[in-house]
Amino acid sequence: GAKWTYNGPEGEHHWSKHYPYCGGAFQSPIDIKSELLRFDPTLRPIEIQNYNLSPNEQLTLGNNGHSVQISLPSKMHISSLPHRYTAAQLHFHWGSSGRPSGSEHTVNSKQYAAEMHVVHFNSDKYPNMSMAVDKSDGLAVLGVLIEVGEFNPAFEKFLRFINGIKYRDQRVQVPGFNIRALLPARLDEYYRYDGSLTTPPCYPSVLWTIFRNHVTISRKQFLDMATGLYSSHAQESSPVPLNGNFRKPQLVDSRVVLVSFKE
Ligand SMILES: NS(=O)(=O)c1c(F)c(F)c(S(=O)(=O)CCO)c(N[C@H]2CCc3ccccc32)c1F
Ligand SMILES: [Zn+2]
Repeated sequence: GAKWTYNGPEGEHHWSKHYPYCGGAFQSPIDIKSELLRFDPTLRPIEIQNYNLSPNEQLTLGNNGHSVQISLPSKMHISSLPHRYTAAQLHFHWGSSGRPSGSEHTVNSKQYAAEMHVVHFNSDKYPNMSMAVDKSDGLAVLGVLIEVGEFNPAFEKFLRFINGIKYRDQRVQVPGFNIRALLPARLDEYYRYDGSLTTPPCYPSVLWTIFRNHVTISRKQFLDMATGLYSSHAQESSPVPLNGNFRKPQLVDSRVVLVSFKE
């Protein structure tokens, strides 16, 4: 599709010119405000399968110009939703060294340093991501809010390779590791709402699960991600830093945000 960016003439306020859904309803991210929340006792703890990958497995770590992503094997899936949602990839959104707040979802207007998304598609109904990506029950994304604080050894499993993907379309193979370790301890406390992809084409096809508890990475780990990457190709004369890759919060309209916890 047409190229898009997070700032400037192809920035988010212009996305809807080429991607009409971006100007539509049910958009993500949102500001998760206390007054929107409704406790739903039917929301079960998230159950994931095969997230603990062996180091003998190779994962592809790549810079796709919009984010750093890790491709995930299709044995990984969410088993606690009405359909099986099979993992496709995970990626991140972050701020910049000058502005260390770059999460997409905010909580009572608090923006976190970064956010991780683990993207899954409904493999009961669709054969792959491409067929699922524009269907209302197509995707389920697990969101993890990230703060700067304690060093996080799980993040180091891929961050130590990040200087191999400085430029757009660069990819490296990294040994598998326990993807569960990237998630917060409690998978039973989360926000749930119907939304969209947060990048073009912005299809309203995502069942969002944002965990209540954040994880931490060290300042150095944050800077590795926020200052080490470019959205331009290696051979381009003027490198374009890749940072601030987050969409602003969108209108909630009449949507309700469900929560799996009481207080
Ligand atoms: N925040 S988000 O979860 O909405 C989201 C992104 F923010 C994002 F950047 C990407 S991407 O693939 O890295 C680049 C643009 O598609 C995807 N990728 C998805 C969308 C389309 C697609 C197709 C195959 C595999 C992954 C994806 C994404 F789902
Ligand atoms: Zn994302």
